[in-house]
Amino acid sequence: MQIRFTKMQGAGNDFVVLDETRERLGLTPAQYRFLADRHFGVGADQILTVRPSPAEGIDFEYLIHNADGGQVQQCGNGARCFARYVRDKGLTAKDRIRVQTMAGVIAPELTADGRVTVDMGRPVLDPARLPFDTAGLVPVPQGSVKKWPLALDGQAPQATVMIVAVSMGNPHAVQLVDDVDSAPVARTGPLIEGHPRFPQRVNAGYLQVVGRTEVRLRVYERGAGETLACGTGACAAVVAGIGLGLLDARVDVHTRGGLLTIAWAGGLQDPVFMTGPATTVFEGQIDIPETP
Ligand SMILES: N[C@@H](CCC[C@H](N)C(=O)O)C(=O)O
Repeated sequence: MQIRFTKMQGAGNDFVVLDETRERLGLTPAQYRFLADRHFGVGADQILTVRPSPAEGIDFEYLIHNADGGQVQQCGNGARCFARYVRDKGLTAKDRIRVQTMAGVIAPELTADGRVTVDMGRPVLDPARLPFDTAGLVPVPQGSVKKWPLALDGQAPQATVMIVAVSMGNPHAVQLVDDVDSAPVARTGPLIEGHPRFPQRVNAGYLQVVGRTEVRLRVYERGAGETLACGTGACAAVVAGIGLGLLDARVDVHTRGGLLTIAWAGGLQDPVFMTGPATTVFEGQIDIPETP
């Protein structure tokens, strides 16, 4: 089967975007994996699929598949690229759209400076909702959040890490580190991602606080490995940092792929806003084997 695609990136988190507004492509998990493969396919951290409005008051439906072929609830950098895509393709004339995801409705808005701001909805700090199994764990309260000890299969000093569990629709385990450059992301990222206390796996964030309005962040993503940036990871990290009492309400997040700005008023009823770039890289068509 031959399909058309658009390659996009937001702060270096890269995507293959597919248009299913007219007809369904019916791709299998193996075919999503093929598209994401950097050697045999197009190459991407996630595949984003654009579908027509599923309900009144909603403009589009947005599907997200990780590079491993699994479908997931939310993708922040993808949401910005999604908004840029539907405008550039003439699928809408609106600057602000409402998009249905597996995790709820989000609202991206194209801004005059060429960036995109997304209302990512409310964060959730209840571990059960990630889900995160805390049975038998003793948390350490700090500010308005709890740090949870997570035992890893490794040697000291990294045998146990303290994490803040945050859902932005998708699950995040955020830990504070002194220096993101020397953080053991490649070693502990997979251990946290697949930790048995996270039955649906988890995205592992490594947060370095530079000042009250500036942080550095690396994220080992569920289903994709370390990416150059993770939008929901940036939201979760700032929610954790504000909850811990370390950050102000508007924070610049420096990732390896670029700058994201996150704003959160600090209440569990308050939505998190993310602002950042969204860029088209190239367009193409590719033959997808029936059984890659
Ligand atoms: N890159 C994303 C997150 C994509 C999904 C994530 N890997 C998960 O499995 O939850 C972002 O920008 O938020």
